[in-house]
Amino acid sequence: MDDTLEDLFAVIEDRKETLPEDSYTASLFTHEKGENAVLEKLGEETTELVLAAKDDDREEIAYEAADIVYHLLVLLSMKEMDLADLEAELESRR
Ligand SMILES: N=c1c2ncn([C@@H]3O[C@H](COP(=O)(O)OP(=O)(O)OP(=O)(O)O)[C@@H](O)[C@H]3O)c2ncn1[C@@H]1O[C@H](COP(=O)(O)O)[C@@H](O)[C@H]1O
Repeated sequence: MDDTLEDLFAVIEDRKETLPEDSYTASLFTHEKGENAVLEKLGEETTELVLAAKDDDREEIAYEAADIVYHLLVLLSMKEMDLADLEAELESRR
């Protein structure tokens, strides 16, 4: 799981750097309202996760959780943060 998150974050950082035209991630970094789009997605997906949990729909829970994690990592990158910031906060709570 660690590797998966690190690999995904590395791809996001690469898209931010290279801005390929066909990349959804790159579009979030280049669009004027990209940050708003990410925040809206996080809100929507959280609601969808809550509904999936209420329905005990494990497949949908995993799907929405993955959407949330992806957009969360994009947000961290937009704020010039990375996984180490998240890990440091989690570690401080142990
Ligand atoms: N993990 C993701 C990922 N999760 C979601 N999305 C995109 O986020 C957008 C919004 O997701 P939603 O599920 O909310 O959209 P939706 O299909 O309309 O669903 P609903 O809102 O209707 O439920 C869609 O265009 C998805 O394709 C993602 N786009 C990219 N990635 C990762 O980022 C990598 C780079 O992708 P590109 O930047 O597109 O090259 C990919 O290889 C993936 O690993």
